[in-house]
Amino acid sequence: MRVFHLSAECYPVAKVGGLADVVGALPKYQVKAGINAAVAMPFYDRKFTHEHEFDTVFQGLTLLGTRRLYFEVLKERYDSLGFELFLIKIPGLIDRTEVYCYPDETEQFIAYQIAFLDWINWSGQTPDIIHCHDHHSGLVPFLMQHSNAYKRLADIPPVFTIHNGQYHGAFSWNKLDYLPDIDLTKTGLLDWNGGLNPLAAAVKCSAYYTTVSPSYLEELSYNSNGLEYLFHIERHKGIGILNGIDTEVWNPATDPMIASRYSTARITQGKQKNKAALCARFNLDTSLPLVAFIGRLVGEKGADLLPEAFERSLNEHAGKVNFLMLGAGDTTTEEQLTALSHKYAEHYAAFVGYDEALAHQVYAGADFLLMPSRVEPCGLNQMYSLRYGTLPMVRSTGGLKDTVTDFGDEGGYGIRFIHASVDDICHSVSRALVLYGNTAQLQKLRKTMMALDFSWDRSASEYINLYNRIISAS
Ligand SMILES: Nc1ncnc2c1ncn2[C@@H]1O[C@H](COP(=O)(O)OP(=O)(O)O[C@H]2O[C@H](CO)[C@@H](O)[C@H](O)[C@H]2O)[C@@H](O)[C@H]1O
Repeated sequence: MRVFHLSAECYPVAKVGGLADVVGALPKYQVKAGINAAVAMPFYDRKFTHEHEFDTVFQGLTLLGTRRLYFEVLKERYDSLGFELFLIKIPGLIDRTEVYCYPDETEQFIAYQIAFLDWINWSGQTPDIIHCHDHHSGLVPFLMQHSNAYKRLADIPPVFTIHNGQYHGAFSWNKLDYLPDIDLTKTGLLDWNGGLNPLAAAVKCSAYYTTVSPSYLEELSYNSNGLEYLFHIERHKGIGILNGIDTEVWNPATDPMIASRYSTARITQGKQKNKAALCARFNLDTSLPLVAFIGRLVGEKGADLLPEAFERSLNEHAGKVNFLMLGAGDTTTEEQLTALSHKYAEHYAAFVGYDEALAHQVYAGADFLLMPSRVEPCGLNQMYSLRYGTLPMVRSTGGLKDTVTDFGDEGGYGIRFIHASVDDICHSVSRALVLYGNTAQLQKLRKTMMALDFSWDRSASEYINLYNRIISAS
């Protein structure tokens, strides 16, 4: 079975967040399961592209409205990621360093999708499934079915996975002419709330859509940034498949990015050594419990709650707790979190920016990982933290609810709280500190956490079952 994954991100080629982790791992596990899975993503001018060799497998000319675009499809020569990787390069439009946030982002992602379809169409390929991830490839199902330019591809079933329903990629109808030769009687499929909405279009045009956890599937009907009614009426097409984690990349026993490697057998010494290295770097006292946060500093992650919650906890438990923050995003939150590090230098540190290796070191060295998310479609951080024996403190929502149980409940291993609020965060910090004082219980919980299995094997086969179901129905 030939499957193409379309995504704006893929680890380690280009990563902004969890989308990259999933698209870097799922195809690899699918290949291991006997599926001929490949990734086709935009080209970025990044370390990965400089350090790897590529062959040009296709060159074409296409149109974006009246603008003529030359494009190339590059294939990574040695399939070093464990699957075939194709990069769509459009000089002057898709060949830049950043993944998001350019003023012509709409043009970039539409051109990426058109160039991909042109390539598949003109090169005579007929994949069995085209698996689109988030709105950046959300127009592909519509274009395959309702553009005269891609009639040959009309029977290829699309699968659409929602990693984040808050972002839709919506744009104005005056850009409709970017879409090549479409059936104008079908434009209702593109519409939502007066705009052209790629996320909505993908949901409408796919036989099935998936969400990255079962709980998030339910939540979209009441929290999806304006698409609630759509998800309500299309609920019967939705399937929740919990993400896995790449247990080769995220393995404390082999992780080359951490100070000391460890398995369950030497968890106490292993974590202690990693904590010592981390605390030394940030001038924190190793003997105190270390609560960390890693993530994008946005409202979805509850990041705006952190400055007050950290400050209140630092005062409430003066000299008894350390906090470490790794993240970037909203500038006000960044400034507030940086200001705290001057005021509470002995017990709090912030690294504003993105640092993959440091993230690994924090999962390994912290005692607790805080995730006060308002919205969390799945969340990978809590699964990484469990794998590294670091107790997750999570708001009970979306995938966090599906993966973390409270240690106060029978067989539980994390800390859960109900509200994305400063009060609930501070209360769970207090609970964490009491638990930290009970060394035997913490040790037991760490062993339980590290023994949990969140690997991709199970989820990858759920996707394959879905592909088979779609193919046999089509
Ligand atoms: N400053 C920083 N430095 C280094 N590493 C950093 C970092 N900030 C974040 N990261 C890393 O980025 C990833 C974040 O993944 P998440 O799944 O938690 O969130 P994200 O919201 O990006 O993904 C969306 O898609 C994924 C995948 O489906 C869903 O799990 C999730 O709920 C959804 O919001 C982790 O690998 C984390 O370590």
